[in-house]
Amino acid sequence: MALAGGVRVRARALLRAGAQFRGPVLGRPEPAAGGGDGTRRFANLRVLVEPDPAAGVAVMKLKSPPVNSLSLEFMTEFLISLEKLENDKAFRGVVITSDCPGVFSAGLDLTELCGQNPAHYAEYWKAVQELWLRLFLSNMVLVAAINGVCPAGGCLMALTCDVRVLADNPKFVIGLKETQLGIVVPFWLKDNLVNTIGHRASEHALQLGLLFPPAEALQVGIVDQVVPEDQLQSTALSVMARWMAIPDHARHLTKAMMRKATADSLIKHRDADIQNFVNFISRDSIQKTLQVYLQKLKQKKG
Ligand SMILES: CC/C=C\C/C=C\C/C=C\CCC/C=C/C(=O)SCCNC(=O)CCNC(=O)[C@H](O)C(C)(C)COP(=O)(O)OP(=O)(O)OC[C@H]1O[C@@H](n2cnc3c(N)ncnc32)[C@H](O)[C@@H]1OP(=O)(O)O
Repeated sequence: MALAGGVRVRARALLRAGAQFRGPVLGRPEPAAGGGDGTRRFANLRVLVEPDPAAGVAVMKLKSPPVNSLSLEFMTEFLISLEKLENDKAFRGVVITSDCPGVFSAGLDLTELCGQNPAHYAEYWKAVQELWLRLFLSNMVLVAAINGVCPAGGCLMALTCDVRVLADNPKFVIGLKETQLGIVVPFWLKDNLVNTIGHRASEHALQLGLLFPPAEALQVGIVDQVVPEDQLQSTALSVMARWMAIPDHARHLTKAMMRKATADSLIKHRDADIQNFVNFISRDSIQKTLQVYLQKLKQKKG
């Protein structure tokens, strides 16, 4: 699946601003520091990719401090890195994890949603849809190694993966807390959750805006495994090895068959979904709520 129009334009703009990339120009992997070990580690500003071509696996580390919020730049860079791996036949699986201590992702970047114009909100929401679609429909095996708090849009990313492994730390909660913020999740994210934990559990989780700590997350099925923090990466890689043992063609056709209807319902109503979002987020009352919420987040430290 290729990048959608707006996201592609932004990706090109990012690529044109090549100086921003600390690593090599995308598409031209460089040897890892120290070199000569056959690995092809690459990075843009906000995503670090550690490839292991011999295993057919790459680890993508989200590193957009402080909280890996889903800014337009972050989503664009993430999708560029993902596409690069998808276009390289050496890679069949990706482990997604965080490089920001204690936070997998804080979800939507609230500064993108505050005090901007409708065209910006439309572009932003299109990028969120694109992120979800690209991950949800990826041919590769995706394993989320969740090493931090994972609310809302962070949970959106994790839910697209084939497997979720959560580090056992009571602070590392996961879920869709949107109703607690006075907002409603989009229908496609609701469908993704229903496919994962079932209808009844989703009703409770969504209406109450539940954030599940590890034991409850495992019990409800929003994660597949909970492991000690120091075993997260090794567990994710061994889960991956099990999935990699399945012939790719059969596995990804099966994945597509299982996910097609859910993805299609967004693809068919993409523009209406964007319009809905723009109308909602542009309301004065929502803008006020957002400003108060952001202010509270900032004051937390003081
Ligand atoms: C109120 C929302 C209203 C409207 C949204 C509108 C429409 C959306 C409709 C549907 C979408 C559904 C799908 C997804 C929804 C979302 O993702 S909404 C975002 C929900 N996320 C959150 O509510 C998380 C908020 N953050 C936190 O709870 C905490 O930051 C944390 C637990 C993730 C981490 O805690 P700490 O490590 O203690 O870090 P700090 O709280 O000190 O934060 C550091 C720094 O980062 C800023 N920040 C935190 N989260 C965000 C964010 N989501 N976007 C932008 N910026 C964020 C925070 O303000 C601090 O900034 P500074 O003070 O350092 O400047």
